[in-house]
Amino acid sequence: MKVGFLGPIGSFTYTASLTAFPQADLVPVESITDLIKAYENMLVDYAVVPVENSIEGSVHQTVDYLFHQGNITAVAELVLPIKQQLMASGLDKDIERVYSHPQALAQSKKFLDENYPHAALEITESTAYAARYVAENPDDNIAAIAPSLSAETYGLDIIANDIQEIEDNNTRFWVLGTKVPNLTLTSKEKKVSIALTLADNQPGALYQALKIFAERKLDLTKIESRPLKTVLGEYFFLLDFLDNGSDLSSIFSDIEANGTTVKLFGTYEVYYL
Ligand SMILES: O=C(O)C(=O)C[C@]1(C(=O)O)C=C[C@@H](O)C=C1
Repeated sequence: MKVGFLGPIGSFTYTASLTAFPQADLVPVESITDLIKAYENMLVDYAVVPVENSIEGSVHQTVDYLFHQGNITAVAELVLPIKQQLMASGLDKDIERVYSHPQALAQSKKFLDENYPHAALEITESTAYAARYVAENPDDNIAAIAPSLSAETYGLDIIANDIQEIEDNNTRFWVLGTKVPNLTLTSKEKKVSIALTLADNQPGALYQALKIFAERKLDLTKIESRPLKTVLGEYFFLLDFLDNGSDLSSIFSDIEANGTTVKLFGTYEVYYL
């Protein structure tokens, strides 16, 4: 079985994938978009993609792609604790540039502002990619923000530990697939994720949709708006709720009765790693 992850080895997505699929053939892919495309093109059986971080919010590349392209379903959710480390080739570097994934740079912004206010921030497709790049250029005054596994993998020294803004930092990953995977992990809860697109300019449309969740006593765990990318001021809404066994098609037809469109991302067990 092939499981695609945001590579290279040492990224947070790698750890999430390895923990959930210890026996699988793990396939590194260079960007989140290419990873989802690899899944769509059936180059892998599952793809593990980051969807949301507790400090920085949704991973836009993932949620926007899943909303705008095709019908790709999440069949499991993995929640991984995230600890960011600052690393370089040697401990005595005068750091001029810091490389990482935008989510990791944002999670560590407070530390960087306080300790490296003049360092330029450089974006990479993943934290592990940043670590590998820093290791490949040992003479440059550069550092990476990445997991400790990346420091081990690429032979870098950790300059500062746990630099994320808030100690309790977690990222949700979705396992994209067609079949529910048989994981040897214990699930804590079951959730449903959907996107709503409201009828144009209809006063109370969002209220009408949300009312259905209140009436049916469905526990919403997330609501967020994202631009539809059509014109300024048009949005879709991402909603997650706990699956309490209610019939989803009857919930969705109630919502759609008011002209709102429902897109189902998936119904999935949530595993805390
Ligand atoms: O760059 C990585 O290591 C990833 O796995 C990506 C990613 C993300 O996209 O949010 C995953 C977890 C962390 O929040 C930071 C980066």
